[in-house]
Amino acid sequence: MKKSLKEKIRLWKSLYVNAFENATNALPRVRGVLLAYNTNIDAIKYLDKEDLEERVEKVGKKRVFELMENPPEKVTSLEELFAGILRSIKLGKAMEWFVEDRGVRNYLREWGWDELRIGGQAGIMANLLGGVYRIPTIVHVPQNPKLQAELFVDGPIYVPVFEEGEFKLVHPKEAVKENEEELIHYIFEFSRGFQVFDIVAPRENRFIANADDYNARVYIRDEFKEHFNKIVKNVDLAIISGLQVLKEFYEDGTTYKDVLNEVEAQLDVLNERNIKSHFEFAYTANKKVRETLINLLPKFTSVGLNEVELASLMEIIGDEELAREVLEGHVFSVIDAIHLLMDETGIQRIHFHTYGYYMALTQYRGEKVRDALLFAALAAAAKAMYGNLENLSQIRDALSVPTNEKAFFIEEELEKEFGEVENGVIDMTDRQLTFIPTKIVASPKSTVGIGDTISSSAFVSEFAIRQ
Ligand SMILES: Nc1ncnc2c1ncn2[C@@H]1O[C@H](COP(=O)(O)OP(=O)(O)O)[C@@H](O)[C@H]1O
Ligand SMILES: [Mg+2]
Repeated sequence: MKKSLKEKIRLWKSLYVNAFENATNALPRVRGVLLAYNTNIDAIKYLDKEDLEERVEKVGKKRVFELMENPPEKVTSLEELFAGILRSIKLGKAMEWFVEDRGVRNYLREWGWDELRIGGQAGIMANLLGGVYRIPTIVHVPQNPKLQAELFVDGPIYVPVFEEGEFKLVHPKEAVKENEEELIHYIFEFSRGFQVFDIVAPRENRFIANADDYNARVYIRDEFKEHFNKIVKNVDLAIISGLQVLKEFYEDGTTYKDVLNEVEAQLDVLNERNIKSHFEFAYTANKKVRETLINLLPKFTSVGLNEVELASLMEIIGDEELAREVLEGHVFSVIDAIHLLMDETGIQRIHFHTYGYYMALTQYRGEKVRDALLFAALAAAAKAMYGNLENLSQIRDALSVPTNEKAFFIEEELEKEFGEVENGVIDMTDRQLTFIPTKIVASPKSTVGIGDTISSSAFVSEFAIRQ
């Protein structure tokens, strides 16, 4: 019998409460998680109209406006830096350009920031898993300067150190390397309606000036190459991210394949040791790299992605039409796409997240898959609400954020198509499809790192919950 809206709200509310209990009780069972590879410094600046206009005038408004219309997509001069910022504002679009020029880097360093935060998917997840969930976490830091080390919160967060042949795990703050580089991503945030000259932002977003040579090439520290076996000895789980930046060729003659061979060797070590691994996708511009990443998925246990990323994979293993439908948000196309991705790769778990709902397709069954997704949705809502997560009670607070009612209609469509949907769980004989409506925060404090929060929370809690 069809449930009323009120009944649905009540049902999901109780499922959410239960999931929070189950997940938080289970998290202490995880012995350790490895996070690799990208960690950097995010320097956030909230743009100020007067300051920005003055700086643009100073470098030459005319040239900046010309470049704004003919975007160079990278920064080799101050004119290009400001062209990027203004273009992002004008389109209300998130953009990221690499800063090649030393002089511009110095200028950015002097211009400064309002806030520093740990950045990079591995870095962000370390502060969440180690700092908030209190799970022992080993994180890869391409460089470990003081400015970055201090952005890791206190807690069981470790980097491996090898001294005189001895292996130790210490907090990044205890392993600072004074001579290593500060890998800074300058994030210029603007709100909807932000005005500079005659340009008005149609929506809030950010422009990123990336001054980080290491993560751009997925630099892997020597310790991580030479002693990987020792490093992973105490972990049950691993989350890999940061491969999206790979390019086909580098100026020194190396290619993305050199990096991916190294990653593959590490995945082999993880698999030998039965360590479950998750790959967090991010939009990968280069099609060859994207294709090679798909070929690497069979070595992972799990993958996390959003609608843009899933569509970009369908351009390769599906077709243009399916890719377009996924982008347009057709739920049955999303389901077809994740089935296809599982057929092609054999991967055991696919976690799809989009605004308003998540779905997981798994080659195993259990309500823990749903509970993990629900816990992840609470973490995401808390992250949106507070910007920065410090403790579990903030995640508990997210229980009072309303559940997205629009997703109830999607759930009804699934019921029509598949028959029984048992509290979000659909038995597909050889696979389980799990669907949950998420919690949406109406005016988020920040949207940076929500995707990483979702995927890592779900992956880690699912494997922690026993059934
Ligand atoms: N206001 C919000 N409240 C709750 N969840 C949100 C909100 N805005 C975005 N999200 C979630 O964050 C996810 C962003 O993940 P993703 O697209 O992978 O971006 P990123 O990895 O850059 O954080 C969306 O799929 C959506 O589920
Ligand atoms: Mg993401």
